[in-house]
Amino acid sequence: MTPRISVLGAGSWGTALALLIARNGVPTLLWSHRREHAQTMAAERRNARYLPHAAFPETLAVTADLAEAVAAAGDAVLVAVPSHAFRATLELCTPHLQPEAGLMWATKGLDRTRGCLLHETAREILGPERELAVLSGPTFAAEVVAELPSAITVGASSEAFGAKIVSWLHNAYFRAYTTDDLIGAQLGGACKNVLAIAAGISDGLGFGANARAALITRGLAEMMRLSLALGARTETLMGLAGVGDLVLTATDNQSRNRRFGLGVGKGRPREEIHAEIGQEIEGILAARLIHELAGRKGVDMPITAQTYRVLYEGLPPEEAVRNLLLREPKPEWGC
Ligand SMILES: NC(=O)C1=CN([C@@H]2O[C@H](COP(=O)(O)OP(=O)(O)OC[C@H]3O[C@@H](n4cnc5c(N)ncnc54)[C@H](OP(=O)(O)O)[C@@H]3O)[C@@H](O)[C@H]2O)C=CC1
Ligand SMILES: O=C(CO)COP(=O)(O)O
Repeated sequence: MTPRISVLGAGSWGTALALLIARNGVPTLLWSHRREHAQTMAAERRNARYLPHAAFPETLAVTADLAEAVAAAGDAVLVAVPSHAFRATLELCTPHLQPEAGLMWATKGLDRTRGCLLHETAREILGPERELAVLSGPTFAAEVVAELPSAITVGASSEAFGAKIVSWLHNAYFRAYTTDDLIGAQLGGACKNVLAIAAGISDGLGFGANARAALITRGLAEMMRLSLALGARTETLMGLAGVGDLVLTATDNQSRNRRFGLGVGKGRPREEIHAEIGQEIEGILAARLIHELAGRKGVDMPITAQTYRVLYEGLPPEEAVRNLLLREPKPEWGC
């Protein structure tokens, strides 16, 4: 089997996407950075650590060799590592990429080193010609693997590349929409993780449904302010990658970011919450990077700022909420 697509990162989302594409009949190769994990997956034909109930189809192969995975991918490489590993993974990939292979990523976050968006990192490392695309939207891995209905936004550098990606992803339970707004698709996915932590904190403190709805709505307002300042379009943030993913992760306890916030709001030790979740919590790094980016761009993001202060400066969550509520009254829109 000659793989057409290689998925880099064998956590819950990389494995779920590899399964989706392979189940659609596209030969796919899944790379894990840990040799032992790759060997176990290859032997058991499933990813016991992250998605134990999903058997791998014949169209899905596994490797621990990054050069092999990248060189083998005739159509595209799909990066699904956490954002802190995105730049390093791309740098390792570059020498092995086939000339016509496009680069997709499903990572939600910013570049830890430069604080920039991931398409800027990809352009810097891969040059101006390479086809790029980001997958973003309300998609819990476990539900996609269980073949429950889901929809996603594909932000692609060209219509042709977007259409190819849709042909790999789309099926009766997974609907893929395209856009050329990579900035909006990425910022929706990065900002909502911070806002999901904030919503979790509010619920952990015992605040009610009113507070959660206010946080989601005003969180959307600040997500949109930042995104528009960086060149995104309103409709992207009003779509799956913005409001869709924000509602999903701020309200459902499958979200690791929300669960982390719940623990913080209840005053539990951070290490204990981390250990219990045992997976990536992207909103922690994103809270710092988005707070700094908003500062550089002069964009007001009060919920992100207070979440940053709770996570990085030891501000008690109750005080963060008071700070938000006691801000000067202002019109709902336009300031
Ligand atoms: N899970 C989901 O439902 C969704 C996740 N996402 C996004 O997908 C991205 C990946 O998250 P997700 O799969 O959920 O996270 P998980 O915590 O489930 O898995 C992360 C994976 O990345 C691996 N990893 C860690 N560091 C590196 C590295 N330096 N190089 C290569 N691999 C590394 C981990 O390996 P190890 O096992 O050794 O720790 C693990 O396999 C995140 O940006 C997330 O926001 C987007 C949509 C849905
Ligand atoms: O991005 C996700 C769903 O769209 C996953 O959210 P969490 O990382 O908060 O679990």
